[in-house]
Amino acid sequence: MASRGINLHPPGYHPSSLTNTNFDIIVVGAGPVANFAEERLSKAGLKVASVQYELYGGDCHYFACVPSKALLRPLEALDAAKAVGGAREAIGSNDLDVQAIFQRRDNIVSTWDDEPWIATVAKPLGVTLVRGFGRITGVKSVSVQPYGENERYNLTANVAIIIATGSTHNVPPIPGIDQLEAGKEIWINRDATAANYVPEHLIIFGSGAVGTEMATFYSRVGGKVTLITNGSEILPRSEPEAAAIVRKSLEAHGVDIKLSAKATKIEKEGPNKLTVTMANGETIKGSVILNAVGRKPRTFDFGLDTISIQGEGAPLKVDASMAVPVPSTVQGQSEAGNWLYAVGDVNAIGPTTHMGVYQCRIACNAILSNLKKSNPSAKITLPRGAFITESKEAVGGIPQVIFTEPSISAVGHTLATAKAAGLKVRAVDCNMSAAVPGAWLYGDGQPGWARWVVEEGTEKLVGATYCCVEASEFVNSASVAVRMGLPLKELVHVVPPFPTRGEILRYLIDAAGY
Ligand SMILES: Cc1cc2nc3c(=O)[nH]c(=O)nc-3n(C[C@H](O)[C@H](O)[C@H](O)COP(=O)(O)OP(=O)(O)OC[C@H]3O[C@@H](n4cnc5c(N)ncnc54)[C@H](O)[C@@H]3O)c2cc1C
Ligand SMILES: NC(=O)c1ccc[n+]([C@@H]2O[C@H](COP(=O)([O-])OP(=O)(O)OC[C@H]3O[C@@H](n4cnc5c(N)ncnc54)[C@H](O)[C@@H]3O)[C@@H](O)[C@H]2O)c1
Repeated sequence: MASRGINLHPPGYHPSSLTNTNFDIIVVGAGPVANFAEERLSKAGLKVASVQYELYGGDCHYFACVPSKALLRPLEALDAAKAVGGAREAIGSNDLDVQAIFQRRDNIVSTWDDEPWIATVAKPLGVTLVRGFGRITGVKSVSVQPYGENERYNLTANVAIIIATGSTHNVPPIPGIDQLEAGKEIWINRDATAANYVPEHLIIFGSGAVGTEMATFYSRVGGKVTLITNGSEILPRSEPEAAAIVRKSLEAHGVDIKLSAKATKIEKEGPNKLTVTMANGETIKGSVILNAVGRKPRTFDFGLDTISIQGEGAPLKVDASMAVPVPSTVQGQSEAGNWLYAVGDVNAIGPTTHMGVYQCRIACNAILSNLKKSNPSAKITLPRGAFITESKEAVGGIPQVIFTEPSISAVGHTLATAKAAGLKVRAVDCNMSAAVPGAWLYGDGQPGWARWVVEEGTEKLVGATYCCVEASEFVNSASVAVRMGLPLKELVHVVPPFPTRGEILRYLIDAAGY
């Protein structure tokens, strides 16, 4: 991150400054998921240490969810105003001010200074921040190695260790990729979300959430964008009809999308003069490549072998309480029971912030309940919901919003995943723009498509996808229905007010024949 002068390892919070190295809880990694644990467990009365290698707040806060949505929100706001006569005239022909967008994003991430976040989260909670790379060194013990130093400092936990080290980007094995200058010629999510300029021609590998969201932003602020994906459609985990709407919108904004494509070689003719050769012989000349082909958990060089856990670099396997089963051979009788937990991207179960936080709530409940059971006189305050110590598997896919234009929100099964899971289902589709008065009052020419996946026989809702402007606002009610296994005969009695876009529910009920 040198190109923007971002210091990932600011000074302070050095382990040598600790007067006591024994804590009740040690959380390794301090992203949004860990921050939740810090709050819940310290409020319950436990002494918590937070071991963080880079900026306190994690990738989500500085290089992923937060800055990417900060970049995308102005596009949505401008489009919303332009879709409404009266507001449209106030804007005239004015377009996005990209420098102002970058400035707003910089403010939102406190220009990558983590002191404000430390002052908001860690300090008021009394959490001890320890800056450095954490490794497991044995049962209930962690070493911390400050950045750029060799010495390791040992910390011990009385109750539990929570691993929340997140994930990092994959690198596709394309010849020539290692010759590119990191941060200037080859970007990862950190560069794309922290950039303060628009590349002349951005070539994106991968059309998942990162690739499509960044294609949306950079194409709208004056960049030429090519999106290369090995899939037959973009956004392979979404309903293909919704993905196709987003693809057409990207194409309408000038993005050149190569489906079922494979880059076989990258050559450099000079600084930021890159040529990508495709398997079909086509060549694409660009200035920057964004690598967005998925992520892997950060379990490398993590000391898991010290507790006989195999699979360095792989997702950590957890049980329903988010506990990592530690072989009984490594823990003495006195240490029997769960003490190691893994939450968030590091277990790869649902690599999004909200799923990580959900998992963390369960893990904290399990830690607190087990502690109270094993030591009834422990001076802790159990939250009311501490008895909820087991997570429930997502029905089909996890709830997620892809912040493209239009955006896609979804929960549960797609038609394809439901069929692959052996469910007998039918799709109920609705064209929102044509049907729902709330949609045409909201703005002119609003795209909108929705699908419910309904199980035949039980008539339960097992999946829902919405593709429209601000689709994010629709998914939560569908999440409740899918989670609770609500049948359509009950959903008939859920009445969305007129004239809201939320009335899509009523029109889907109609389309389902109810
Ligand atoms: C561009 C982009 C946009 C995204 N947008 C969204 C979105 O809109 N909504 C959403 O829900 N999800 C989004 N995600 C996914 C989301 O960022 C992750 O699911 C989330 O960050 C996971 O949180 P976490 O706390 O598990 O890990 P992280 O946020 O990755 O934090 C983990 C921290 O642990 C630290 N660490 C790692 N190893 C060690 C170690 N050994 N010792 C000490 N510290 C260590 C790292 O420095 C890191 O800061 C996005 C991802 C990307 C890449
Ligand atoms: N709004 C959100 O919730 C949000 C936003 C961004 C990222 N995320 C999360 O971050 C994670 C990473 O996202 P991502 O988009 O990097 O990964 P992803 O796994 O979602 O998508 C990767 C894409 O790369 C393609 N691909 C793989 N190898 C390729 C190759 N060699 N050449 C071309 N294409 C290739 C795949 O077909 C797929 O389209 C995901 O878990 C995602 O859910 C979430």
